[in-house]
Amino acid sequence: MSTSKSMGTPLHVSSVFRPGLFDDRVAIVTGGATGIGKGITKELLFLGCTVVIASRKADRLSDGAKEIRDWLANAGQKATLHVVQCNVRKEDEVKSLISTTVDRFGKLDFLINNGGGQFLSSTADIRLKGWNAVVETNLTGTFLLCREAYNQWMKDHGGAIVNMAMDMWKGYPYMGHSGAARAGVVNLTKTLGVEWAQSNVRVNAVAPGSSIFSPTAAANYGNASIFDGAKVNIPMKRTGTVEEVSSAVCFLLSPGAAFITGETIRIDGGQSFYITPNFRLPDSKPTDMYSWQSQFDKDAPHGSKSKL
Ligand SMILES: CCCCCCCCC/C=C/C(=O)SCCNC(=O)CCNC(=O)[C@H](O)C(C)(C)COP(=O)(O)OP(=O)(O)OC[C@H]1O[C@@H](n2cnc3c(N)ncnc32)[C@H](O)[C@@H]1OP(=O)(O)O
Ligand SMILES: NC(=O)C1=CN([C@@H]2O[C@H](COP(=O)(O)OP(=O)(O)OC[C@H]3O[C@@H](n4cnc5c(N)ncnc54)[C@H](OP(=O)(O)O)[C@@H]3O)[C@@H](O)[C@H]2O)C=CC1
Repeated sequence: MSTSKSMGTPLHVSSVFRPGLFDDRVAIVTGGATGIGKGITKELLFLGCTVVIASRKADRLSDGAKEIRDWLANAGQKATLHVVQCNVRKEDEVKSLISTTVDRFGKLDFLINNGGGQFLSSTADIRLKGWNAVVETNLTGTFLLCREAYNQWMKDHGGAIVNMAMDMWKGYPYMGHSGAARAGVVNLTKTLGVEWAQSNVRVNAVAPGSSIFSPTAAANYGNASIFDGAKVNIPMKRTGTVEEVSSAVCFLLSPGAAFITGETIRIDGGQSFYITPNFRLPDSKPTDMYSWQSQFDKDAPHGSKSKL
């Protein structure tokens, strides 16, 4: 479906899902004012959902909310979009985000733990403060939000949660902190999928490749072309779009995924099945090879080489 403004550039508004799919539903999207989270927020709103976006920076939230409302108005729809400032690393702020949402909208059907990130660094150079900042943002924040959404609402009413992982399946050079945290998220997703199934709460995750461009994501690395650099490692030979992440999230939230829980969907053009993301080792001599002979020669006292 597409609509156009009476004046100016036509705006294409679309979803592969049916209009009204999420009517009367209420969702929280962390990091919902930028990048992937903004894409998810737009699609949820377009499908009739009420959405609360939450992150640290008030200016980002208000700018993002204005853009999203204008975008939806151009599609002829009114957005029920609410903004809450919340740092997912702060337990009291997370508790308050969930209670505010339930108080204001009377329920909480969906939680999308999208907010997060990291900085690039060799693991040897990461200071404890930086390690803790990344693990608290991506793993502990996800835990806190899941726990509060469950205890305050979903335990008694059901719901669906989607967490955010990354392409850390083979380890992630220069992202050791985030790779470890996201691997934790994937494991937590499986555990919660099992523990909360009896409450009719489904918990799944998406794992985008190192490839989803947005101006905010690129700015974090000071290099707008950093995502283009990933193409060589992607069998589909292109970067991904925020819409490609959003449609997977909407599917996981939808009744069509009613029998799916604990799962992580990769959205990476095959990258994770190919080679290690965005990282080439420098040329170096081959490492020492092990054989019984070489080991014996190495361990033997000088002058007593074996003749096996
Ligand atoms: C190979 C090619 C692959 C190419 C890879 C290409 C992309 C791969 C795919 C992934 C893409 C994405 O995730 S895109 C999403 C990008 N968006 C984001 O990352 C946004 C959110 N990120 C952040 O806010 C930050 O990165 C994060 C560290 C998590 C939180 O920052 P805060 O300032 O709030 O944290 P604080 O509590 O103040 O602590 C900050 C400490 O972290 C450390 N720190 C922070 N930035 C640092 C930096 N640039 N370099 C070193 N250290 C840093 C320092 O120790 C800081 O302490 P001091 O020393 O005291 O200052
Ligand atoms: N782009 C990509 O290729 C990939 C992205 N991802 C992950 O997807 C998610 C979205 O990233 P993307 O949209 O690309 O990048 P962005 O930088 O645009 O989004 C990150 C969002 O997270 C929010 N955020 C960061 N820290 C916190 C916090 N402590 N509390 C609350 N909100 C926070 C930010 O808002 P604010 O600054 O206002 O707090 C921002 O809206 C992130 O978790 C990212 O790591 C994973 C794999 C690949």
